[in-house]
Amino acid sequence: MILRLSNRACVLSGSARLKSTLSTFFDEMGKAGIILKSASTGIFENLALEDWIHDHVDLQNRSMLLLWRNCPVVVIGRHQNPWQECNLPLMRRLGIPLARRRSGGGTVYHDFGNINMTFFTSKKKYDRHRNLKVVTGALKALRPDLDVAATDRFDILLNGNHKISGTAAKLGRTSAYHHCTLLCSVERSVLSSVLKSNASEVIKSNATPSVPSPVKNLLDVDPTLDSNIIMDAIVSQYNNEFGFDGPVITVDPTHEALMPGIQKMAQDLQTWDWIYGKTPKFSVCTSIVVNDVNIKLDMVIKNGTVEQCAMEIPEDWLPSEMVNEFTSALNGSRYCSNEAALLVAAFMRTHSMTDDVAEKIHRLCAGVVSVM
Ligand SMILES: Nc1ncnc2c1ncn2[C@@H]1O[C@H](COP(=O)(O)OC(=O)CCCC[C@@H]2CCSS2)[C@@H](O)[C@H]1O
Repeated sequence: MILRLSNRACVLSGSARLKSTLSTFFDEMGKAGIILKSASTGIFENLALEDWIHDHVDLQNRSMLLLWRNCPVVVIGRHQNPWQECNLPLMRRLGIPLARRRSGGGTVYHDFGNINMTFFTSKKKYDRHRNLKVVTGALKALRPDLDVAATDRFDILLNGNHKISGTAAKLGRTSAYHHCTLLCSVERSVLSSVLKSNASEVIKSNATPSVPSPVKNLLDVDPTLDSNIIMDAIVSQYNNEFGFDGPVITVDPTHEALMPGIQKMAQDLQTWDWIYGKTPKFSVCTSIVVNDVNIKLDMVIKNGTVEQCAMEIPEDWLPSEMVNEFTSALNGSRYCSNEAALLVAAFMRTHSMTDDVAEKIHRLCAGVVSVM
């Protein structure tokens, strides 16, 4: 199964004949500590790799570190509301996808200038302080003058005031993982603009809120660093801290034969029902001004779907019968701009109305869609 083994690195690849899955391969290796690097930059493949390892690898007698990077993406926590956390219309324009991870915590932006690390252990050995010590120790080993320290909430701060790393975790019955980011050279203007919600003021919910902080890239303070040097330093520090001596194994998370079931795991993470539908119930309460008329809009959204919708519209502006039909058409639909647009198009086709009324319905819809 090992295709290439050079010094301290090896690559697991699909073209080799497989005798075992990744978990039995690790059992045969017999190492207490294993370091993996993902060959993918796709968020859904990488989150699926985490899930697969968590569910299938024996972590009772072994610890693992997975290093990975992604193309631009916004990653929300398990119990968050994406409409409250990020600017979805802007992300659609920029072609930046949204992912929901299985761990809790807040929303972060990833691109190739951000390193992710996942520390897998048994639940007993789960120790976020020690893992973050690996990261700060690696940075200090590279540049002794860097002022980097972990906080009580498991962020890592640079110079005591700028966040360079955020943490989240998933604790299973017997195994656990702690994953964290490290800002090396991300596009900071993109990070701040996509993490600014266009709808947070009109949403009420009990979803986990993010804790925004000023952020900095490590390369802004030391341009001689780069992500590969930093990843190498983290590998050495992990081996030193835990007394391991494993090579770095590159693994391709699309490799179904090596990790049976992993493709389904990646597909599940990409469904609308997981990304948006898992949002805790919330309400939207806003006013839209159309032709100087103030329209009050109230919606309750459950499982990402409009459960209740009410509009207060003056009778002389739009007949209440039309308003009722329009709001009932929205009921039961996904809280999603594409679906709302399709729904309005169908509504227009199936209801006869004057041009004036059609224009008003269009504007009403634009107002509703602007908060989606
Ligand atoms: N990439 C990255 N790294 C560090 N901090 C970030 C990043 N992106 C945004 N932020 C800042 O953190 C807050 C949110 O902080 P908050 O503390 O609310 O959330 C987190 O830190 C979650 C970290 C999740 C790590 C996982 C590891 C693998 S998949 S994602 C945000 O508003 C920004 O100010």
